[in-house]
Amino acid sequence: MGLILNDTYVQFAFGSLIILISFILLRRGKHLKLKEPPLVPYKYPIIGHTIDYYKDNKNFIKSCHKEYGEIFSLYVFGRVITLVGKELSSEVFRNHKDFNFSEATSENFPLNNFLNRPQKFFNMLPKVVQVNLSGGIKLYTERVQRQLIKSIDEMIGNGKVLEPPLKFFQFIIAKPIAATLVGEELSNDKELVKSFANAATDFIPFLAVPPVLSFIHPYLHKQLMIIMFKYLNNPFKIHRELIKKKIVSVIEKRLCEMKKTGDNYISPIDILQQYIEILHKDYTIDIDVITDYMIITIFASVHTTSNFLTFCLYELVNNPQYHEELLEEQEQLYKSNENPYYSIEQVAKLRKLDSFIKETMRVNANYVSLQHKTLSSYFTFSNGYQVPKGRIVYIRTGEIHSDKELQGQNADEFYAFRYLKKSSPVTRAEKGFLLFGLGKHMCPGRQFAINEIKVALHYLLLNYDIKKSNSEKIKPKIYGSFKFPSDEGLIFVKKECK
Ligand code: HEM
Repeated sequence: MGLILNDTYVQFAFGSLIILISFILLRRGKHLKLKEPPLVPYKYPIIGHTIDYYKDNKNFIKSCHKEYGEIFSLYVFGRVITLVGKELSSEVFRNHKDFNFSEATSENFPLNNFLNRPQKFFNMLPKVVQVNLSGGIKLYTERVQRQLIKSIDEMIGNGKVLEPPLKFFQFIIAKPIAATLVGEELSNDKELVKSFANAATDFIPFLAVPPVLSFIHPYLHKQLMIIMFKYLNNPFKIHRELIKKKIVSVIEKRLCEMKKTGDNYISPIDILQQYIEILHKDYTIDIDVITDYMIITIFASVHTTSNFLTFCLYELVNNPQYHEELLEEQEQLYKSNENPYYSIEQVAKLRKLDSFIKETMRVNANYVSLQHKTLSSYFTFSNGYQVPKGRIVYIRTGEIHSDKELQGQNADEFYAFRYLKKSSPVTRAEKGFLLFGLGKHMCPGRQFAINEIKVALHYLLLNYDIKKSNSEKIKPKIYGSFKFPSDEGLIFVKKECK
């Protein structure tokens, strides 16, 4: 009886709490009278546009755009979201004090809460990546090639069917990233590289929980994720502990050397050393803080890079008409090289490969992405429409990436050398290519990522005939507005030794 009573009380208290929170949150933002973008009408209260948005995102968004124009709002999973296209997207990127990407991302993926850190914990990362990783790319070029060759050899060797390929490419990409982040010695530790490869994807079960509570209020779903993360058995915690255990002795040894040798200390070249130098006080450091910086750097780098390397290989087997020309470019570089590894300038000469990667990214971008949270009390777009504080504004990336005015008449086709004549490398900031965002917060790791993808494709093209098992085009997996590489196997046949 006591138990039933307790249960009833708990349910009552929880229910009241939900109503109270929803009431408070719904009331907020109702004080301002704004000229909001048109809210597309919907049939079912509470559910709003959720089903249409997830069932056939591409066509649903297309039809809304056709009917309501450049800016409109939808009601999805309990909240109003606003979507902009090619005319207004640059206003979102340009006004970085009014809109913020990481604040919006943390609503669906609260990594800061998972790690128990304030949101501003992440502020240091972009500069470290910009200055030390992309800025210092020359220092890492040789190391990345050495480790990539080793990991390709380990994972594919004399030939193999990779199924699903992404799992293999996560490992292939994780090893050179580990060599760059924590040094080459640690990148030989298979256990550590495994954690680098899997730390981000092991979050997927948490992200895949249907956000049913969001129908009451998105805040409740976020809290549920945080509670699940904290109290459920969670592989991510195992990766974090392992990474911490592996780097702690290296950090202690380096701090001891730094103290002993003072100005004569020769700093090892890796990102771990940068974090040590920024964070240590009198040669002591909070190991948990540096572990979490390492974790967020891994999160930003490994999955994104391996995902697009996988997309590139699917586009390669889907478009065999480009094989010969691409291979020719790789062979030319290979034959002209007198050193064991290429310089960054030599890699930059792979212009056909660069264009191929950019085209792959163009056609495989999510339909809707780059969510930005409105930070100011409201924002007025140049066409007069206004959005209130807290509103998440999304960019219709797919539409921009297939816009005929921006991409040319054959925008619906895969044309590998689209960017060759335009002299428009994949890392360049431009309105019609948003894979890395735009403006102040544009991805600072893009030079590093593209260099790694390019070098990986170069070695794969030189050493393997890459095929698919049937003649059908392999399509990406689509969930709502997101595109993921297919799971279909790719066949790697080792070429005769040169
Ligand atoms: C193909 C691989 C990658 C893709 C597609 C990608 C994409 C993106 C995108 C779309 C953003 C948001 C930009 C915006 O707010 O406008 C971003 C931000 C960021 N990326 Fe990347 N990224 C990749 C690789 C990397 C790598 C290798 C690193 C290195 C650690 C990295 C570090 C970061 C950081 C630190 C930010 C936050 C920038 C800021 O808030 O100022 N990314 N990335």
